[in-house]
Amino acid sequence: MSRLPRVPHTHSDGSLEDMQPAEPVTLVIFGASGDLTQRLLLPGVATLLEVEPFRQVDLIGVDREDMGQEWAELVRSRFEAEEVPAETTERVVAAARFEQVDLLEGTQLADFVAGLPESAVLYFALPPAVTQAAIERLRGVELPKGTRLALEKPFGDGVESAEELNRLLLSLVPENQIYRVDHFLGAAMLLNFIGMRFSNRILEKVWNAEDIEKVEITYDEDLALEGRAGYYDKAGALKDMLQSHLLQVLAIVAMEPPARVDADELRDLKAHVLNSTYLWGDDPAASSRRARYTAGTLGEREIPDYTAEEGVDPARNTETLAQLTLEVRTDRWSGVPWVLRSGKGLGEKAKEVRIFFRDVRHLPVGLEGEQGPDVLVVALKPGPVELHLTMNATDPTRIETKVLETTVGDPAMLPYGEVLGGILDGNPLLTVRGDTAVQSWRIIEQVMEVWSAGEVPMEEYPAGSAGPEGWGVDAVALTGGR
Ligand SMILES: O=C1O[C@H](COP(=O)(O)O)[C@@H](O)[C@H](O)[C@H]1O
Repeated sequence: MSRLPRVPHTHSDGSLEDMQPAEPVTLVIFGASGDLTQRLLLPGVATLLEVEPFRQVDLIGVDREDMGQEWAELVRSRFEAEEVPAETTERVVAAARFEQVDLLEGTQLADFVAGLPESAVLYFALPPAVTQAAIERLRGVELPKGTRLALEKPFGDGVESAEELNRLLLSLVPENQIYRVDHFLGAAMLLNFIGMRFSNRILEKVWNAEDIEKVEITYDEDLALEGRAGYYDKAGALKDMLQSHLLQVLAIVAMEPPARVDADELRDLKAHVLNSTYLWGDDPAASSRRARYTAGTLGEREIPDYTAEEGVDPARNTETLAQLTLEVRTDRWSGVPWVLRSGKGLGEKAKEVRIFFRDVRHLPVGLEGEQGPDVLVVALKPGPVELHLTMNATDPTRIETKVLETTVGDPAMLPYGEVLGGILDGNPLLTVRGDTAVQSWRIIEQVMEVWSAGEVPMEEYPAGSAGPEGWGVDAVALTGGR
């Protein structure tokens, strides 16, 4: 497997930083016993250190319950599962320590933070309400110099709360020490896509409304709730996937050409896209659809009706599948529908960006058969980026559809490892800036309102099926746009 390089910072004079081995960093994980830590964070750290063993990371696990030696054992087991060489594993395990702290009790958090070294990363792997309450307790606490804060989604639950959370965070540390984590920005996804698009004149010249008819960004999962009701039943597909990950993907696909690959440049360009993104026809009801899975079979597994899943409160009326049609109102994109869709419990995984090109203006007389659209498909998944380009060819005058396929890159790290690598280096490139988090809520907020008011029906689909009938861009009422 090839090694994914650390992404250098660009100095203000345009020069790139020297890529020296990283400084030792203390990474504090609040929520050490939690699902996120076990399933995603520690495996991410493990793959980061497997690829970049020169890093020195002191892992401090923090939890309300005493984990004692269990923390070091948990770290060891996750490193072993990722096949990190024993020497690196032993070094990290030897440096790992656990602290029992109740973040919301008295001055425990303040006392703990005061004893940390400079530039420690405080990673809040906690439910949003606990993260918010803990951060409020840091108000007025003198944080060691350079302390960095890493937060999981959801970042707030609407424009107002996201703005409020931004203000709170900025009262503690500057924006470049705040990392809003979105693992879809793992370098392989972000950088390979940007590399492909901007290093090929053949693509960049047709990347606009003149040549592109529609774009679909889909993340259909064959997983169901998988015991995550505590979080998911309050979020639902719209907030869990579209507000965060898929809008970030849209921002990357639609962005203007960057002059350089660095955090400020790319984050400015993503902000430009999201500031220009609106619901199709400014109609929250017509531009959105929602559905929920009923009992069905996923592979070998019998899946109950979503409302009968453990921990689900049917009164919340949570959707497990959401679709939005958006318009990016810029000179490049006006008039092109962007359909974002994500759901759980679906029979087939479809995790991709699908870009449909317009038909040629004139098909030479004498060619026979149906001309299909050229479609570029970029897979959205960890591992090498897969590209498929569907094109028309003829044999000799009969039109046939052909698919060109290739893969790009071979990242050795899990997306969480890539994002964490940036955070440990103090490079915010692969995280979300405060203003774009707010814009992402602005884009969906009216949809949340009409859904709460019951103006959009909750459709149903059996788990394991392809979803409700008639979804997709062709089913969207595309009269309008702006
Ligand atoms: O953040 C989340 O992402 C996952 C999908 O990402 P993957 O990399 O695990 O495929 C999604 O299942 C989960 O509900 C969501 O919270």
